[in-house]
Amino acid sequence: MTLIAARGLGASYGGVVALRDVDMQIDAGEIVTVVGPNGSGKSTLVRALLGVVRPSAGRITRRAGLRIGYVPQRLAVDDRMPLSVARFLSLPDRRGRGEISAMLGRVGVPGLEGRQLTSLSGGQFQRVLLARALLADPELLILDEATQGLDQPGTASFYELIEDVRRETGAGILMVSHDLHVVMAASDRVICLNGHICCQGQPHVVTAAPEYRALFGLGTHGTMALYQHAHDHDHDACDHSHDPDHESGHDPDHGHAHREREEPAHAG
Ligand SMILES: Nc1ncnc2c1ncn2[C@@H]1O[C@H](COP(=O)(O)OP(=O)(O)OP(=O)(O)O)[C@@H](O)[C@H]1O
Repeated sequence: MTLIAARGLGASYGGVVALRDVDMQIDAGEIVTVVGPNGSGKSTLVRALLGVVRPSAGRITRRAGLRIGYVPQRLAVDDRMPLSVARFLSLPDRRGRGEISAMLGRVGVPGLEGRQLTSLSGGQFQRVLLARALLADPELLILDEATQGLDQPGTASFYELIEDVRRETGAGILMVSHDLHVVMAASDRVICLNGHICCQGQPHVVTAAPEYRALFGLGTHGTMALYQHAHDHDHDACDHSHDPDHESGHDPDHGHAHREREEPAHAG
């Protein structure tokens, strides 16, 4: 079941084109991750899906009544303003103590209710943000670089938590991330963005794509270790053409792409 879809999506800020011709969708129960260099339009895509940025072209369709939970990259909290975790989790919708305690336990930070938001560690804070998003019982959970600032174990356990959420709720999950090797392990599908969609598909297909390698190089050992050269995957997921008519994936001409992926020697 498709939760949200973008077709021919474009977005601009004044004269700056941030996104063009983006086709993508997220289905219930899948984890999709957007990767791309700085300024490649990842946050713009998220904001467009959330309805905060108006598309300059194309359209976004959401399932009727879709409940979206959002975990931002960061949240500026004024440290002169006292705000407890419990109070924060009751904004904007009032939540009962029991519900709040249960949710904090679920995201792995039980007992933080009375703590000041500004006193939390980075990892605790991100989990509280996740708790807040989950309290809305989302069908689609969107996380924009939610593990920024977390150490490696913190990042890994955060992603494990996301996987649990998907399993327990069946929600669709869209993540933006720079943690390439974790992304590759944790995602069902990866969208590689650079103003437009360079390629998308299963992680091992995307990591083998020349467009991905051109953007991220070959030195991401964790990522490349996950590259499996096998013919068990769907070759139609990646666009290897720079023909602007075909830059959003699903290029019907796969002969060229197939050859390139069949030669892992190119990986060096
Ligand atoms: N509010 C804004 N006003 C003007 N230009 C903007 C605005 N927000 C983003 N941009 C521009 O749009 C482009 C895409 O930015 P965006 O933040 O979506 O990229 P990103 O991939 O999320 O980057 P990063 O990885 O650095 O967070 C960039 O060229 C950026 O400078």
